Amino acid sequence: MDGCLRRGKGGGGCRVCRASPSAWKRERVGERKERGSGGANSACTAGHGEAWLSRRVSTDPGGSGGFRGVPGVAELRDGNSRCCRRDPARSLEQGPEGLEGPETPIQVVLRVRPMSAAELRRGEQSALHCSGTRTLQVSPPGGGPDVAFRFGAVLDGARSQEDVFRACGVRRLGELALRGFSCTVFTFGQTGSGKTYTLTGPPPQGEGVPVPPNLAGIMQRTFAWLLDRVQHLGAPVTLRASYLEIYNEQVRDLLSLGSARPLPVRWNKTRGFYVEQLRVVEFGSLGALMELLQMGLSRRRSSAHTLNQASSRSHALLTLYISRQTMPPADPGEPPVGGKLCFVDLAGSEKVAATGSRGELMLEANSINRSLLALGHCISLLLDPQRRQSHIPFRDSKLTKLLADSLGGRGLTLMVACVSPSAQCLPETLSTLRYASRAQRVTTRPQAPKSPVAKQPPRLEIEMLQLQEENRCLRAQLGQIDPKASRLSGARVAWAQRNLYGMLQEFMLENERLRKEKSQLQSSQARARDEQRLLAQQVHELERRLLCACYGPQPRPGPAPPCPCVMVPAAPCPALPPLCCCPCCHLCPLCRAPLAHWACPRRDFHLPQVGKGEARGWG
Ligand SMILES: Nc1ncnc2c1ncn2[C@@H]1O[C@H](COP(=O)(O)OP(=O)(O)OP(=O)(O)O)[C@@H](O)[C@H]1O
Repeated sequence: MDGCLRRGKGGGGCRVCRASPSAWKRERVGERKERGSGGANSACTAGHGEAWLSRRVSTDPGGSGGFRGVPGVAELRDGNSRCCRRDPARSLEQGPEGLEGPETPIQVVLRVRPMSAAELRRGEQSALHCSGTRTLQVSPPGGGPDVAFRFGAVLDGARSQEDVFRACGVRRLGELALRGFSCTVFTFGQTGSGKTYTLTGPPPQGEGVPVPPNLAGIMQRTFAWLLDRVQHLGAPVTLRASYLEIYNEQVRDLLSLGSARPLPVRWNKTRGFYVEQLRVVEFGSLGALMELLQMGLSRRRSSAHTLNQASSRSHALLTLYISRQTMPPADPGEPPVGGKLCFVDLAGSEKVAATGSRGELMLEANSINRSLLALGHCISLLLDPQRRQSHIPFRDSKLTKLLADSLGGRGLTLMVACVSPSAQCLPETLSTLRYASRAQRVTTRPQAPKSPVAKQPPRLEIEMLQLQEENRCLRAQLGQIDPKASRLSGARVAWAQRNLYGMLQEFMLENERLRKEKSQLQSSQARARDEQRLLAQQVHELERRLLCACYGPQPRPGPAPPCPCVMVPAAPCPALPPLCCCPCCHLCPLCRAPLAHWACPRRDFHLPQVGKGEARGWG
């Protein structure tokens, strides 16, 4: 149960989650029953933000509230806020189609690194005390009241990398990514506070020297878990990765084959913000993915300054794209489920005076601070329900553009805030803690991509199947005529398979074109047949007239010449024009045999007469 001090004035609901006072009351009664003690502060049950406490008051008696699993440090409970009425992970059990995108807060884990050797040498004191597993107490060095902050988990300097990995619940995020969700893990904090250490372990001790397994960070541990999980899924999964950095407000590809040049960030309706021409590499093994990580880490900009010998000078984003074919596929043409798992190592905020940065280092620091300010501004605005509906200035920096979906969109986000325990760093530490407190009140609406097939009305589905079948036949016919055309359409199909909507559109266009072509062919064929028929009639008529003119009725002296009516091939009766009614037209001009057997429309009627009459003497 969290202590929320964000009650609206005049006894209204919680300003963040709008829980009513009666809801608080009910919860507090439940809380008291559960804990067997008087609750601390008025609680809205949502865990909203820091609590300012007197030295005597602690809000977290047991320290086991939101965790389970590891003794002392347990895994982050999914959807531990009342803002999230439906746990997305639970909803996922029903399949991604059932999701409506419940409001889910950004999860925040706080990690306090141990005192560094330099801090200890300088005799600096710690100003931070972990109270239980979710509360951090800050004791200002000059006295004054303690300040307490509550987060999803608080991990002190004694916690191992494995403890951090478990407490962050990254495996859960991995599961969600496998089911099509877009998940982000990002580290945040002052320079030298341990962000890179938390994500990727300590810097390598030399070229090609791997990080010892016990010091491997969240990223390596997630990679190992994911590759193992994928092997046991029993469904085909395609894994790809991209790795970029934002250095001095320019996006650079850390996996580019040549030298990294600035890449543009674009926006479209379906993808939101994305980096154009970013190299996305397919990988099939843990080794291959680790190589990609090492490649990116070695190319990322870092420099030494007073507070950190290997300070990252850029924000780095490594994204894993997971395409999983559901088994069995609901539809033969069903596209794979596409989830994302993104790791963001933000550059640390720094006071130039404290780090002693000059020249290029100072320019870098200014750029880093500006983008972090833009990020903080967006987070603050996202907390305001009215502003949230209207305009959030994500376009203010490349960082906010690329984190837009993780912060205010359809993704699930985990923030690991890192701080130094030293009292010398207290102003920056307090700023990080407030920043993180605000962030955990930001909510997103996680949503897995829905299969386009399932969303279509059945009539359209049937139509699409019919079109597919028709198209297949037409393409086969066309392929027989023009092999070039069939190759072309093969390439088109490869493109279309990536997207069902695209495919449908493609099919319809091609179908329309083929149908037009077919009907054009049919009508020109019909025209040719008509012409042919007309010509045949004319020829026949001319022949008949010619015969009449040449061989008018004559007496038969001697043996008769071969009769033309025998030599002229008989045309099919219905094709001939009606005979004229003059008597010569009914008889062969030479032998006077009736012409009905080859020219009369009522041929059958006349045939018996032909057989019986003069026709006998033709030969
Ligand atoms: N939990 C830890 N245990 C031991 N050493 C740590 C821990 N966290 C950080 N360090 C050490 O502290 C130093 C600074 O850490 P790191 O480089 O990760 O800080 P950072 O926040 O990423 O800084 P920057 O923003 O400047 O890149 C490193 O030498 C690192 O090995």
